[in-house]
Amino acid sequence: MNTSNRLIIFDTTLRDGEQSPGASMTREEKLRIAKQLERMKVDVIEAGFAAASQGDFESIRAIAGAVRESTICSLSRANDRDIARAAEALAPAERKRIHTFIATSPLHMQMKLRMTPEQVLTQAQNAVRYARQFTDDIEFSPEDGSRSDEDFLCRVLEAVIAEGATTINFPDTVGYAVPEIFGNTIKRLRERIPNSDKAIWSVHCHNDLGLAVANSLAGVMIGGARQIECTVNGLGERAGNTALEEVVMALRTRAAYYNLTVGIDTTQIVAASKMVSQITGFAVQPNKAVVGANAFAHASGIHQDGILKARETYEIMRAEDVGWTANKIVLGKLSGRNAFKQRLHELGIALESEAEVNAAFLRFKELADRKSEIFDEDIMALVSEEQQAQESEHYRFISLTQQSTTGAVPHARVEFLVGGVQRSCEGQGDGPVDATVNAIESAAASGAELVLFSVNAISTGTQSQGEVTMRLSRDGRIVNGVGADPDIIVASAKAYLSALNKLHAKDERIDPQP
Ligand SMILES: CC(=O)SCCNC(=O)CCNC(=O)[C@H](O)C(C)(C)COP(=O)(O)OP(=O)(O)OC[C@H]1O[C@@H](n2cnc3c(N)ncnc32)[C@H](O)[C@@H]1OP(=O)(O)O
Ligand SMILES: CC(C)C(=O)C(=O)O
Repeated sequence: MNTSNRLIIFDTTLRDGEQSPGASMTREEKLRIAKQLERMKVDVIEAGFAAASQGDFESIRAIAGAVRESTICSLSRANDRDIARAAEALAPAERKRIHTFIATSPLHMQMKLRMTPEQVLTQAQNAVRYARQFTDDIEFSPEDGSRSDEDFLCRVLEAVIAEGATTINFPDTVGYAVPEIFGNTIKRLRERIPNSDKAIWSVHCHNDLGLAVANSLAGVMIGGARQIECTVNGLGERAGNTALEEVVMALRTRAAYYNLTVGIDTTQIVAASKMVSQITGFAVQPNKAVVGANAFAHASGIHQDGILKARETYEIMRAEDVGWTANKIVLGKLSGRNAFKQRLHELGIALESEAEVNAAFLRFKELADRKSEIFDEDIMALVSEEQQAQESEHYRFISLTQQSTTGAVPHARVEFLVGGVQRSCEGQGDGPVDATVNAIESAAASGAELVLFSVNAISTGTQSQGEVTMRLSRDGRIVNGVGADPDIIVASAKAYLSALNKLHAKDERIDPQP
């Protein structure tokens, strides 16, 4: 099955990506990302781990009901309960895949699973056999594959293919692999396993040594894998996973060498990257390949001279091909609805209804009154704020007055709505943001701990909007709130209230009000 030159792109931003500490996403956020992945024409979306929580189950079910063009997948351990839960969550999907896994390395079997190799083999077979009752699209992963014994892998993988696994995913769970060894291991496994051609082989690499993309490509070129598992911005457990944008653009830019095709609409990459970054609060470093702000920027004279004469002198890809828009129309306070809608379209932002477009347009006009030029990042921030506001509006920012004078203790007064009732509160603190948060807490009394505070300028120049991420933790729950405004203290207040809204929404799900 590896003779085809079509490569399957399997995105696991919503599952492995969410395993990054602090990247937990709400159902609505996952749905927005899933729709963007569908627009980008990702072949398979791993939407979550249905047995992990009621919230994850509901997210997968919502995505399975809303996404039509991509296969929807849920991860499950190799046991009946997890598999049945995955099948139930995936039920509304047009195309569904159950991904079941069990560790095969001596270390994991002995120390973690406390099972003998024979027990693991039997459990893997049983899991695949059971999963086949629900769909004929079954993926199996031998977790910690790159540290597993090859003879044992041959036995397990041959057995699960015989039970009906249609994709064999070879994971480098701890990012230990190096390209040549990784690629050759997959090659040998495919040669040694008699029924290996009955499955599509896949790679799932982690970036602990910064080799995830290189290992994935070696798995494809040397090993003959035809599916790559990856995440937007390389989000994922520990140092992350193979970055979708990097692996896809490597295949495309060096097409003559790889001679493989992918179905991805690369012009949706930057929009996906910005959406994931905004929702998770994980900023993209400026020098990040493909999606970093500097990926197509040139500061030195010799380079600028070359670019002006012929772009190819210093650019191996075209910025437009990955979705960086060349701003031909400058949006500002005199722009109309049509130009605004066109820009939303270019940014891959599909608002559901005319009412949503109108609400976003109103916020755009408000912002344009305070800021002379509106950049794409501003629009993405305001649409994201609008969507967050619709998700839960228990707390809503109204206004802020803040005073800081050198040598004096900063003071803030914040007005906001709590369940529709206007509250006005004051606070002091070590700095203006601290004073603002203290003011809000004096009325909200959430008891949450602030575990991350980050500020990003979302466009260029001192008139840029500040985008603030506040991560709150309470009773083991972690949420991210994001707020944007040209005034970073206001952006901080909005981010804090947005995080409180998410905690409130989680409380409501557990203990709904009558
Ligand atoms: C490499 C990866 O990325 S794998 C995916 C990792 N992702 C996650 O773990 C996120 C979702 N996980 C969860 O929500 C929880 O861990 C759950 C719901 C799956 C399980 O929760 P709990 O029942 O409380 O178990 P807990 O997480 O403490 O321990 C895991 C158990 O599963 C067992 N287990 C681990 N992997 C597997 C597997 N692939 N198949 C079967 N059992 C497994 C462990 O041996 C352990 O069993 P034990 O309780 O008998 O010791
Ligand atoms: C479940 C498997 C594929 C995984 O995430 C890993 O091994 O890293």
